[in-house]
Amino acid sequence: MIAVVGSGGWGTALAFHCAQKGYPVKIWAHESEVVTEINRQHTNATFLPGITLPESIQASGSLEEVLSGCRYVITAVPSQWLRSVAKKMAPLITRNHLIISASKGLEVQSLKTLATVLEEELPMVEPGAVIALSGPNHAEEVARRIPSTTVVATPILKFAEEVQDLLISPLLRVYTNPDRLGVQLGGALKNIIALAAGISDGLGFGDNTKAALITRGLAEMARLGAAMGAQTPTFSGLSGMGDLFVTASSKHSRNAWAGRELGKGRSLAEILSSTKMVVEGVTTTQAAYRLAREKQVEIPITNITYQVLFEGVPPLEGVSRLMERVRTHEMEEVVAATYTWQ
Ligand SMILES: NC(=O)C1=CN([C@@H]2O[C@H](COP(=O)(O)OP(=O)(O)OC[C@H]3O[C@@H](n4cnc5c(N)ncnc54)[C@H](O)[C@@H]3O)[C@@H](O)[C@H]2O)C=CC1
Ligand SMILES: O=C(CO)COP(=O)(O)O
Repeated sequence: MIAVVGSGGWGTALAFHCAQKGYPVKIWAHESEVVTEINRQHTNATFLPGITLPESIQASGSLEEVLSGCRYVITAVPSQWLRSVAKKMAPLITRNHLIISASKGLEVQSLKTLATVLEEELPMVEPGAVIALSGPNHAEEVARRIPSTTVVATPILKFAEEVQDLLISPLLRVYTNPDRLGVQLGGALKNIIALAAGISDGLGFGDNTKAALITRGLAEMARLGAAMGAQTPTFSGLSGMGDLFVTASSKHSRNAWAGRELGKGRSLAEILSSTKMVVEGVTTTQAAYRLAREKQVEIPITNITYQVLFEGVPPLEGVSRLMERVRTHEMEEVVAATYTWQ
């Protein structure tokens, strides 16, 4: 039995995937109308339109009902609500549970990663039993059974392999990675760069601009990640570059969409109130902006995105500020290895 906590697009797609693998699946929904729709119509039109779900998926608004009798709990609740939901899960969780954290973001108040939030609220689980799941995975495509890859991350190999075995299928190739922090930061920080890429598209700029944002964006994601203790190579992997590429370039991305709308001149408040879906990059921008100041790391694209989102800087002015920054070298490592010898 697998429990999925959160029935937005991603929780629903993961429930679909697990049910296709033949597991009994229960899913918790925040909205009672979503519970009724999944149980009666086998659809979730608000958060995953166009998909018919296997009838074996049972939805409930009761965490007691959903969590009883399962070893695996997949959490897919938006980042800023995760702690409050985890607090309600706590009395129902034991040392035997494995928690698979599928959300992407940072808790803006504490600046903590979501696996840390879960560990704090669910201290009864074994060390390493909160496993991050992250990768280039639009829910719409996983639920359409389009071949995809993802990463499960925990330093405890036996848990990583157990969850890899649980989720792997001919349509979802699952890799393991011990760098849980790096995998989570890739999944969180790429949303900021996807917002910036969307802004660029909304302003009518082209492929050159987007390639620049993706490449320099990855550099600053890795820089902040390294300062926080993540492994730099993780950012070149599926949960880093892979997810950044898919989010910045996909028609499915809510972050890229929100960026495009900003670039076209709509206000952030207007954009966010026009959707029930979560645009995680907005709060992640706030968190990353503060983290980088604390760690004294340069993250220019994130800083400008912050200014556009929260300080009223017009998107076009934001692009000028990026282009007119003080000139610099592309790669400090290469510079250290070469220019110093001349
Ligand atoms: N949609 C996708 O393709 C993917 C999403 N993710 C991540 O999964 C997480 C969940 O996102 P989605 O499933 O896309 O959600 P969504 O954007 O489809 O739906 C929003 C979700 O927020 C829930 N919600 C609203 N108010 C709430 C509250 N007060 N307490 C608890 N939940 C509340 C709604 O019930 C709904 O499930 C996010 O962190 C997202 O970044 C990760 C991979 C893929
Ligand atoms: O994380 C995702 C794809 O891997 C989903 O991105 P969006 O939240 O921008 O839709």
